[in-house]
Amino acid sequence: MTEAPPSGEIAALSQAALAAARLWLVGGGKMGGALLTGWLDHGVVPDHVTVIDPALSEGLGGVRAVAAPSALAGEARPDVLVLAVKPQMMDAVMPDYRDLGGGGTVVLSVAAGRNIGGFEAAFGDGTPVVRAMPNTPAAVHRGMTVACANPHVSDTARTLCDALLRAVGDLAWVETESLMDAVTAVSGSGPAYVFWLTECLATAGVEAGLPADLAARLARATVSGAGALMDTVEDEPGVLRRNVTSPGGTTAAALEVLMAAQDGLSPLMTRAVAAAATRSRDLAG
Ligand SMILES: NC(=O)C1=CN([C@@H]2O[C@H](COP(=O)(O)OP(=O)(O)OC[C@H]3O[C@@H](n4cnc5c(N)ncnc54)[C@H](O)[C@@H]3O)[C@@H](O)[C@H]2O)C=CC1
Ligand SMILES: O=C(O)[C@@H]1CCC=N1
Repeated sequence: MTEAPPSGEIAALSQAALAAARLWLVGGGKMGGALLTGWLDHGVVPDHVTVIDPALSEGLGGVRAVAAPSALAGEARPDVLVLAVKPQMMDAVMPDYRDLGGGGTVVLSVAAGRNIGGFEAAFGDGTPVVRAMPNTPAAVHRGMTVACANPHVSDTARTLCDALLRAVGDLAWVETESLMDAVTAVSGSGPAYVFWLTECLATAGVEAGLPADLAARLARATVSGAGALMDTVEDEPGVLRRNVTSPGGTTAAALEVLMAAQDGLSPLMTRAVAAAATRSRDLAG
């Protein structure tokens, strides 16, 4: 095993990789757009990026957009082909990019469910593939991404993908691809659960007698404030929860409901995450 370079050196390598990277982004929707914002903020050169999306006619974030890959005929192949279309679109989209397979271009997918074997089959033997699962807080550089690479991804390609994904937040690599379904269910979809919690808290506030606008404001500020606290201090979430919970007080009364063994939040969350993971496996195609 070679000795790892010092962290400053890694940062310099990443920065150089981002500045040199040539990217095609297929799908400039919510996730693709969030990734693009992060990349441009972290040193990717706008002229080095092309977005391919039939819904975009005027470019995206100062980057050129084309409706279809036919507009790119004769152009140099990108270092990374980022696939950010809906999983159900993937089979229709991949054949248009088949020529980029076989090496030289890394296929980086953020699609839920779609597995590495499917990309290898579509792009051909030897194609470097990274399957990643980001989440929408990437739009404000607070994303959590988990990624898994096939053996054809070189160290250089991995450094570039690492830098691209880290540009929008935190990143973890896993070696076991089957973990990606549970990852998708926890962090990929997870922001939606938190937003729903916020909506439910506001509704409950109205039921408890608050005006709707005040209830919505309290719920939003409470969830984002709790998130910021969790992010700032080192205490585990359980410690932070206990810090709010006075013995015999109001929080304890609420937690007794939320922690009920049969119909409390924990079994409900377990079922929700299991449903999302099952759906991720179903989307494999
Ligand atoms: N939204 C989220 O929270 C997350 C989404 N993802 C994944 O990201 C992918 C995209 O999801 P969203 O951005 O939410 O969807 P979206 O609907 O916002 O974006 C998809 C984009 O693909 C474009 N598109 C459709 N057909 C195309 C084609 N033939 N060629 C190029 N572009 C085409 C659409 O015009 C649209 O702009 C999905 O595979 C999803 O699983 C992953 C993590 C989180
Ligand atoms: O709902 C979905 O399928 C995508 C993947 C994770 C978040 N959104």
